[in-house]
Amino acid sequence: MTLHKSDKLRSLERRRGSTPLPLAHQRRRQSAALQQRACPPDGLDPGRAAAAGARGPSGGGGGGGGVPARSSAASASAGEHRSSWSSESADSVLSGGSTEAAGAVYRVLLLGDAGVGKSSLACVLAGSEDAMGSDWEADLEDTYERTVSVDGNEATVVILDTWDQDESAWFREQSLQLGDAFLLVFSVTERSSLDRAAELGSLVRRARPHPRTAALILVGNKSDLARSREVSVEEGRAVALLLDCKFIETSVPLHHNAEELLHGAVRQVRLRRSGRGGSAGPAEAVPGGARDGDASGAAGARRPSLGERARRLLGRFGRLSSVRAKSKSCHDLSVP
Ligand SMILES: Nc1nc2c(ncn2[C@@H]2O[C@H](COP(=O)(O)OP(=O)(O)OP(=O)(O)O)[C@@H](O)[C@H]2O)c(=O)[nH]1
Repeated sequence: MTLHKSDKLRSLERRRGSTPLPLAHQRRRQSAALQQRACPPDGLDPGRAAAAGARGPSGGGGGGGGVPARSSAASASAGEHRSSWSSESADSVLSGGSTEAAGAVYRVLLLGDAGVGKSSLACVLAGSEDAMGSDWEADLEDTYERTVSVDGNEATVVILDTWDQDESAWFREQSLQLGDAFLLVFSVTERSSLDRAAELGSLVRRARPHPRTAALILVGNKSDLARSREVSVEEGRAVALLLDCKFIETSVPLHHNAEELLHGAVRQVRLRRSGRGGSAGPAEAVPGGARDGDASGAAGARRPSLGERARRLLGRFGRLSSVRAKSKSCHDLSVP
């Protein structure tokens, strides 16, 4: 059976390369692409349609992107669809040895509060030398593609800066199904943005309950602004610990850790596709339950945000070596 790929994926086939290539200027176009994938061709199982989309240009790799058919009624089963085809893909990856097919596609979605530097970071991750230069805003796009070599294997990374809190719930839900890796970006100069990143992390965990299907990396941006810093490295680590995810600090003007982040995201997705990463179950993934840290969560008494809990954790256990040792591994984006 011939699978109908979305316009966007067809576009990716034509436009592979190592320079940042704009794929979409308007969110509406993306929304249309998402819609198309949400309505697979007649007779095609939605999970398979998503898997087909996820295999992308090379037909290899899989395991990651693709959007299972989704409506409010379908959303309950979407997680099952996703984990079933994801593990299938992971098997096929394993059957080829420890490496994926050349050019496997990795969709990396940036999430975070307004103004934390998502667009600037996306631009740098896409390979721009001049993010924040005199004319950098004119070059900003919301989707980039870049081909990089990570540990000797080629990876096609699609960087999506499409998150918009004001978009419809449907669009946001689709976006959360789209990513293979999620960068939870906050600004180290704004404490509230850490809380927001933690909330978004919880949102991803709820949308993608099995940690094997989505890699999360907490990103403390603007690390160059030392004098305005409100969030310490330790606080970032503690939140990452609670979210069971990786943590890294970046600076756009200094290009600090940009390549490490991009390569780390690929490695984290590869670990999941090979069945070695994200081993924690859904309940483990967000300590205390998936609703923790979600401001829109349970009615009734307000639960402390993950940021607040991280600060308490630091206060109580900051000096304990086990916590320190665990939080140290948050920094290593090449291990599970
Ligand atoms: N000093 C410093 N400034 C940064 C850094 N990253 C981004 N900025 C600046 O922060 C401001 C906001 O950056 P954006 O990239 O527009 O942030 P955003 O998260 O995409 O914002 P929204 O589009 O509103 O969601 C801009 O003025 C950037 O120049 C950084 O690492 N260091």
